[in-house]
Amino acid sequence: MSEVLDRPCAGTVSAPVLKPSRIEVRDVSLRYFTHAGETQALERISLDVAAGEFVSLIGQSGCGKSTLLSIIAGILPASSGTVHVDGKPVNGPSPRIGYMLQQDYLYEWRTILDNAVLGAEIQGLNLPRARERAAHLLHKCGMGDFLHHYPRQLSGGMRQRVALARTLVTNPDVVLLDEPFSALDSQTRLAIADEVVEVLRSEGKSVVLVTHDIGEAIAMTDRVVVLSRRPGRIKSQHLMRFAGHESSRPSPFAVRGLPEFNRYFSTLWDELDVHVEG
Ligand SMILES: Nc1ncnc2c1ncn2[C@@H]1O[C@H](COP(=O)(O)OP(=O)(O)OP(=O)(O)O)[C@@H](O)[C@H]1O
Repeated sequence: MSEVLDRPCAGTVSAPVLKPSRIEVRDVSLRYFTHAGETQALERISLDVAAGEFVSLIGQSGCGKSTLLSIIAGILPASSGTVHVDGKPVNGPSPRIGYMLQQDYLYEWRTILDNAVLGAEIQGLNLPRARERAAHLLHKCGMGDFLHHYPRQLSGGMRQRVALARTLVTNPDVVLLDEPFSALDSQTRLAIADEVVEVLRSEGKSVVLVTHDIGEAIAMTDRVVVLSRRPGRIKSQHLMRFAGHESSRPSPFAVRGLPEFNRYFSTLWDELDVHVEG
């Protein structure tokens, strides 16, 4: 297994630290073939994510963020290149990898607890133990009072909390989040970001978050990876470091009040090179 060299970048000045790598993406390219022709979505992406590290992927619409996440998830085979998790090749969906999307895909006829346990049920895990873990996760996600409610009785933010518990019920080492909050209003987004980060950090997960929201990337993750326009290549990577918070990371909400937040925001905005048509 290779290692992630946590080297200073984007103006940070810490000494390099070697951390074991959990996700290893090597030279991944992807071409879509449709009746309309060929689309080179990704070109030679290499990326490492350490155990317990939170990484975000940002880039302009259509640059291949979701494509890359689907390849890491084992849902979409790369045209070339490899993905390994904990040294084992990813050749298809795996219980080691949890995947959470913008839509919660809760079953309306199942209770919250029955929804949260679904992944474990599909994988044929020990059901009483899975129900215990699902209930524990739902409590952690602030949904302890709603175990026997139905999805229609919940707000959008509550539904996403249930979706998170369902993603974690099989105890994956890697959690992939594809714009999980984009359907929520901005206040709920801020509140849920704190809770989600706390749950995922306490569970020691390695996380890759796809988002369009630069602030969310800075606030929630340790490293922001910027993809170029299509075909997506890694344009730059930025470690999020906050003076006076070297030993433990402040909550996403607190990060937004720190002086570095605005600095990182303007660096990343420039990197994205967004042109608004006028
Ligand atoms: N199933 C598919 N068949 C053909 N082309 C596809 C398919 N899925 C995505 N693409 C194309 O591949 C490119 C990358 O798409 P992808 O959805 O990964 O980008 P993205 O960065 O996640 O976009 P967004 O930010 O808008 O969600 C786009 O040009 C898209 O049109």
